Amino acid sequence: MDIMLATGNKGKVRELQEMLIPVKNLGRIFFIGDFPDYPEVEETGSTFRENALLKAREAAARTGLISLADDSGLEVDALGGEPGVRSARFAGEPKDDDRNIDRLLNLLEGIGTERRGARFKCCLAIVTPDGGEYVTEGVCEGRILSERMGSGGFGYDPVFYLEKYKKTMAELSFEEKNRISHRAGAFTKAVSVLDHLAKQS
Ligand SMILES: O=c1nc[nH]c2c1ncn2[C@H]1C[C@H](O)[C@@H](COP(=O)(O)OP(=O)(O)OP(=O)(O)O)O1
Ligand SMILES: [Mg+2]
Repeated sequence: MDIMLATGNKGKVRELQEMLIPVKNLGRIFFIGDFPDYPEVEETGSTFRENALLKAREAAARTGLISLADDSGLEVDALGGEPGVRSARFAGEPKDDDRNIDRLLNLLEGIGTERRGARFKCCLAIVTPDGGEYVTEGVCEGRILSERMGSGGFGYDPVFYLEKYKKTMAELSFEEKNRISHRAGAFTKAVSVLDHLAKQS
């Protein structure tokens, strides 16, 4: 079974590619770059779930392949759950991880440790060309530091601290992040869907 990875985010591509390795009966993985003029799908949904579905539906319709899309982001308690679905463009256009972190740290300036709770959420949508739709979710709890630590990962990883590991997400190894992240949580639940689809094809 071939699959289309419907994300323009290189960090996600790397992680999802790694998670797909153990999936049985997987054929070729296609990427947005394999399709000239692939559009950036507007994320008009108000939830991760809606946006993941928008991206996966567009990919399945364009490519005729079983398509996997990821919509994810950061919810910060002290900001009432912001940036949430707006995480990628928190500091405006064009989307920029470094400016997003700067904005987040500025907004949280002066806020104490106990009020810096946050979580990463990931919604994975799998859409088949004949209209089958499957969605899974994963969550990872942590808190926002007041400065960056570590150079791994992408996005908000350098400021997202995991109490259990006493490290930021950016200080974990690639393998560790891929075992414990919100994306890993959502992907683990999607494996049975992928197995099921592979058997059908
Ligand atoms: O593991 C993660 N570690 C750190 N930050 C993360 C992670 N996962 C999502 N994030 C942040 C990055 C971005 O600010 C937003 C995702 O936005 P989101 O629209 O889903 O992705 P995107 O626009 O980069 O690529 P695409 O829509 O093509 O999949 O949440
Ligand atoms: Mg996006």
